[in-house]
Amino acid sequence: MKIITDSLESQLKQVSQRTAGLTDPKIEASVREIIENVQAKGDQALRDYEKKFDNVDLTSFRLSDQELTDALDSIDDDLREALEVAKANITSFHKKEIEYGFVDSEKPGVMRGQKVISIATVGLYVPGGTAAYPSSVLMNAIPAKLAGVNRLVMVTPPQKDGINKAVLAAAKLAGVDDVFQIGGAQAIAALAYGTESVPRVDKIFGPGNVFVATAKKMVFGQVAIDMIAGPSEIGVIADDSAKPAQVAADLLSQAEHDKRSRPILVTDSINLANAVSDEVEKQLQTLPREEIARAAVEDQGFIAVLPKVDDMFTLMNAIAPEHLEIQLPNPTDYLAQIKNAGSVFLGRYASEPLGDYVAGPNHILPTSGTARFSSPVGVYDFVKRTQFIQYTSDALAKEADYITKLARVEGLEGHARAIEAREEK
Ligand SMILES: NC(=O)c1ccc[n+]([C@@H]2O[C@H](COP(=O)([O-])OP(=O)(O)OC[C@H]3O[C@@H](n4cnc5c(N)ncnc54)[C@H](O)[C@@H]3O)[C@@H](O)[C@H]2O)c1
Ligand SMILES: N[C@H](CO)Cc1c[nH]c[nH+]1
Ligand SMILES: [Zn+2]
Repeated sequence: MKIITDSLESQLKQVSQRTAGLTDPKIEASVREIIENVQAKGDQALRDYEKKFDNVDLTSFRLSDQELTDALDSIDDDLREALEVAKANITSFHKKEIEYGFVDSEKPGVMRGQKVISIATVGLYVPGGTAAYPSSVLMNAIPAKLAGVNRLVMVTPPQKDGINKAVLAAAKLAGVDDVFQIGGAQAIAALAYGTESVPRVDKIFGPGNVFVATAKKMVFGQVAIDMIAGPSEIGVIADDSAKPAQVAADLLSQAEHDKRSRPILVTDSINLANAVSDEVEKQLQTLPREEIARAAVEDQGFIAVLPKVDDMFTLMNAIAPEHLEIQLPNPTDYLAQIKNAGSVFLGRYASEPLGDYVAGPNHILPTSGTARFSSPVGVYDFVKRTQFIQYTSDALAKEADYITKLARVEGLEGHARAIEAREEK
């Protein structure tokens, strides 16, 4: 792994030069055409695209409830138990995120408040192929259900030998209402505009390839979207007290997701840097997804050596990694120094995959530096808020002059008159 010993200033400059671009005019043009065709021709366009891109002839898109039940019954007991444990922990964590709104009636004659309303219909994209993660189905569906979403519609590309059973089992366990076998940009268009078979949703969640991500960007406005998820990232801050084999294993756990994943170690110890670099090479040689992980390590990965602890945090905050492990003695002491990270893993035993599967906090997290301004997926993403106001005649009379004053300053006589129409004569 590349070891960088440059000054903090030079490393910060390198961070700010990295960009996470997602624009390819050719892909944009073909995605635009797919969206327009789905809008115009509905189910027929979905059938045509599924034949073209996935080589599957579909007569219907929706899986029956029996097919989901059969999938759940078909998985082995150990997998069922693991999914159940994950579900219980995700549920107990996300219950704490539920918002109830508030009523404020502190001022006489005035009632004001905020009401939290669940989004009615939500779409969930689950990628096809090897990136079909049952754990991600739980991470989206459980907060949606806790938020009170009425209808949760999952879409996933059809597969020649059937859709991944564990994904369908997770969907059933988490209470997904409908599963449609459609993928790519056409699935996103169907969710955004609706077709004869697929209901139009209010918000679309879930990762996917560049066609899916581009389509999500294009339908934003017609519907809401969760985020544009980039490749997985892990940042580790560690000193000499960390075990090189554990640090290397954690870096590789995210490197194996994608050739563009970013494994990063920041340390104050050149000894640890060298030992981790050696360990990464050793462990890569026996990793089944070696090719993917090696590309990520070699192209995106690096080890930064900075002598001061404060500088290590300054650099990591600038990187704003999706996952951040603190492998220093007394790791909780450093929570206050962390400004930008999707999810933080404190101490030796909080290895990143713990959070991917069973700890309970969400594993759908901001990537590509967006932890500077966004948060993990949570119950709050499946709700919206509205406000309410009620005044008595006396309470309005007390503030009427302020309203008419402000209205007339803004040149809005109609506003002022609406208030004056309430004056008791
Ligand atoms: N960030 C995360 O949490 C996370 C998690 C899982 C997966 N992912 C990402 O999801 C992606 C999965 O990609 P995938 O391709 O395996 O599955 P996918 O479901 O995203 O895309 C498959 C679909 O792409 C469409 N498609 C394929 N070629 C096309 C073409 N030439 N023109 C138009 N459409 C075309 C097809 O309709 C196909 O069904 C990966 O990039 C992976 O990194 C990210
Ligand atoms: N680490 C991924 C998010 O970056 C989530 C995941 C799913 N399965 C395993 N890992
Ligand atoms: Zn992972």
